[in-house]
Amino acid sequence: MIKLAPSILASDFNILGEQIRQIENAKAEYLHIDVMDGSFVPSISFGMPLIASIRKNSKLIFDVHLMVEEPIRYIKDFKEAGADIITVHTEACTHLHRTISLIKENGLKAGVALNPSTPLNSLEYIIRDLDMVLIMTVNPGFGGQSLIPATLSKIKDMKEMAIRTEASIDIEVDGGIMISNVDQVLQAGANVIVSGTSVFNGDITQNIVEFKKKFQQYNS
Ligand SMILES: O=C(CO)[C@@H](O)[C@H](O)COP(=O)(O)O
Repeated sequence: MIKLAPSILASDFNILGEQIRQIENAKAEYLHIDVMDGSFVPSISFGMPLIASIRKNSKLIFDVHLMVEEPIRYIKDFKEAGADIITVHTEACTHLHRTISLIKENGLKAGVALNPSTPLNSLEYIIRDLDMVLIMTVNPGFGGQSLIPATLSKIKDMKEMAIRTEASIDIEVDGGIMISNVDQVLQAGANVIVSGTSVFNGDITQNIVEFKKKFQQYNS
């Protein structure tokens, strides 16, 4: 099943609670939460206190994307704040296997994200331990960028790798995804679609309806 993960990086923080309610009512599957540390990526976004606060009023699956150096230091904190899925960057982890093991020991689903230039073979020995791989379709750090076309063949290669290794994983894609290009990532093999700008700009409910219409043919 194809899942939509609206990224709150593009939300209006002044009315964040209300916008999350709209997302929940429109039946998006995940809430994508981008945590940025100002070191692994240039920007700083938000952290555990915000997640703990929105957790109180939402039953959505919290899909937390840590753009943070050595995220192993914070896994327990993000679990306590309310994360359901934690995705870490392979480029940010000295000990990726240990980091993934810690996420799983905390009872959470574990994902690994790859920057656009990072090859898939960095996953070869860990793929069977993962619930999700996040293929970044832009360089992480900012919303509102354009999808990098070369990442489409990477998604295809990722799908082939998952089949070859018999790994039962979700393939999430993130960055520059909108109604007009979502078919391309779905055809390439993605099944979890992150979108910020294209969900939050304009009518959130209607935007989610449009994404879901696109998903229908891939769900049947
Ligand atoms: O992780 C990131 C950016 O680093 C993304 O989650 C963006 O927030 C997606 O936003 P759009 O490209 O859809 O505006």
